[in-house]
Amino acid sequence: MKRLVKTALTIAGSDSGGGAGIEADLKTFTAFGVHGLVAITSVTAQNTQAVTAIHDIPPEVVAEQIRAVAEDIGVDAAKTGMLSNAEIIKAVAKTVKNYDFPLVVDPVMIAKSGAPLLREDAVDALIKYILPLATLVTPNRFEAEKLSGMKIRSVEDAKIVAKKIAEETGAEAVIVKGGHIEGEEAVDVLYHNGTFREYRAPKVEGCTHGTGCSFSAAITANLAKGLGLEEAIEVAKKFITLGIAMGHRIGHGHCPVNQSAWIEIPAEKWRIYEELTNAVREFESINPVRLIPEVGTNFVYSLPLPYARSTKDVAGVKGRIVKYGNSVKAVGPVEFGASDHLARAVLTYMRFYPEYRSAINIRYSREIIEEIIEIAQERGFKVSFYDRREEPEEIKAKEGATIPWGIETAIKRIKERPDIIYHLGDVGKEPMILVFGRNPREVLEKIKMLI
Ligand SMILES: Cc1ncc(COP(=O)(O)OP(=O)(O)O)c(N)n1
Ligand SMILES: Cc1nc(C(=O)O)sc1CCOP(=O)(O)O
Repeated sequence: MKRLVKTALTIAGSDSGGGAGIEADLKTFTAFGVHGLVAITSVTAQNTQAVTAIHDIPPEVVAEQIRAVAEDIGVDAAKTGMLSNAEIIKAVAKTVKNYDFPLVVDPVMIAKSGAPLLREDAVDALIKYILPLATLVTPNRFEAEKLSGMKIRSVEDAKIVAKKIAEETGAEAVIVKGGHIEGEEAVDVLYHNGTFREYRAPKVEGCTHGTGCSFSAAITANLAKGLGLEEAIEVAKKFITLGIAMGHRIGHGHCPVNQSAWIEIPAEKWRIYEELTNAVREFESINPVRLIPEVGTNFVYSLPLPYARSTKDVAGVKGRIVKYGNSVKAVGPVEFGASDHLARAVLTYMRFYPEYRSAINIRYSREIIEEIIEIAQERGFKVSFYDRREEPEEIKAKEGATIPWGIETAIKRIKERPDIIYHLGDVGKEPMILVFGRNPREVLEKIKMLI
C-alpha cells in the first residue's frame, strides 16, 4: 500500500535540554505534519547554559539506524546535524550514498553555549565525505568561515563564500545564514544553480538555542513534502522567525526556539473562534437588553501566552453587540483584532492571571452594580473598581494607556483576583462593568447569574 505520510530522517545528536539536536528536529518535523525518523550520532548532556558530557554512538550503530528505517519505512528527505567525529562522518556518508533522498547538511560545529560538537580533526572529513552529497548546506557565519577559510563581514562576503563552498565541495546548493552578520535584518544568502537569492527577515528578539537545527529540519520537512528547494527555504525562514519570537523562556542561558508556535497558533485561533462564536450566539439568545451599554458590548477571548502580544491576538465581535429594538444582536462576526478597549483590558488582566483570557463589558448603573455586589457576596465573587479621576497625567497623555492603568489599579486595590471590575466613567466616557473569566463559557455563567 502507498505510504500517505511523508517521512524525514535526522542524523544528529541528542540534546537533553530538548532545545537543539534531534529533539528540535523531531518537533519541527511534527510541526509540518511529517513523520520523523532518527539516527542518533551522539548523546549530549546539555541545557541552556552548557554541554557537560558527550557520548558518541559507535559508527556502525549510526549506519545501522539509517539502514533500518530507509529499508523498511522509506525516507523522503534527510538532514545531518551533529556528526561529532570523523568515523561517524565516514559511516554516514557511506550509508546515505545507497539511497537517493535529498540531504540537507547543517554543518554543526559549536553549540550556542560555546561547546565544540565536531572534533577539530573532523572538519576535513565533513568537507571531503559529506558536503559532496549535500542537496543543501546550511552554515552560519562562523561555520561558513571555517569551511571556506574566508572572513564574512557583509552580505556580499556571504555570497562569495556560499559560491566558494558549493564550487569547492560539489554541494548542490549552499545557504549562508545571516543571523550573526551585522545589520537590522537577518539576510540568508542562497547560492543555487549558479545564481544567488536573498531571504530576509527582521532580527527578532527572542530565543535562539536550536535555531540552526530547527531551520535545517524545516527545510528537510518541506523537501520531504515535495516543495522545491527555494520554496522550502522560504517556508523555513518564516517558521524560524516565528519560533525565535515565540521562544519559551526556560533555563538560565540561551532559551530554546518554540517549534510548536507554527501549529499551535492557528489551532488555538480556530478553537477560540468556535468557542466565542457559540458564546455570542448564546448571549444573544439570553437577550439581556438591560445590560447593553450605549456604546455597545464586546465579548473577547485571547490567544494564550506567550502568543498574546497585541490586540490583534484577541478575538472579539466586529461592530460589537448592540440593542436592536427589543433584542440583542451581534453586528458582525467574531474576528481577531475586532476589539480595542476590551482587548487591552484582557491583555493587562492576563499579565496578572494568565489563564483568564475572556471578558465582556456590560452597562453600569447604580442598580446593576448593587445587584452585582450582592450576588458577589453570596457566590464569593470579588469586585474591584478604578476611578479615572485618579489617573496620573502621564498616563492620560499616552494613547491607549488608560485601560491598562485602570485594570492594573483595580487588581492591585484588592488582595484577591477580581471577577468584576467597574469604573464610573469621565467626561464623554460612559461608566462600565467588565466581567472576566477563563473562557467565554465561564464569563457567560457569571452573566446568567445577573439575569
Ligand atoms: C546535540 C546538538 N546538536 C546541535 C546543536 C547546535 O544547535 P544549533 O541549532 O546549531 O545551534 P545552537 O542553538 O546550539 O547555537 C546542539 N547545541 N546540540
Ligand atoms: C467603548 C468601551 N469602553 C470600555 C471601557 O471599559 O471603558 S468597554 C467599551 C466597549 C468595547 O470596546 P471594544 O469594542 O473596543 O472592545
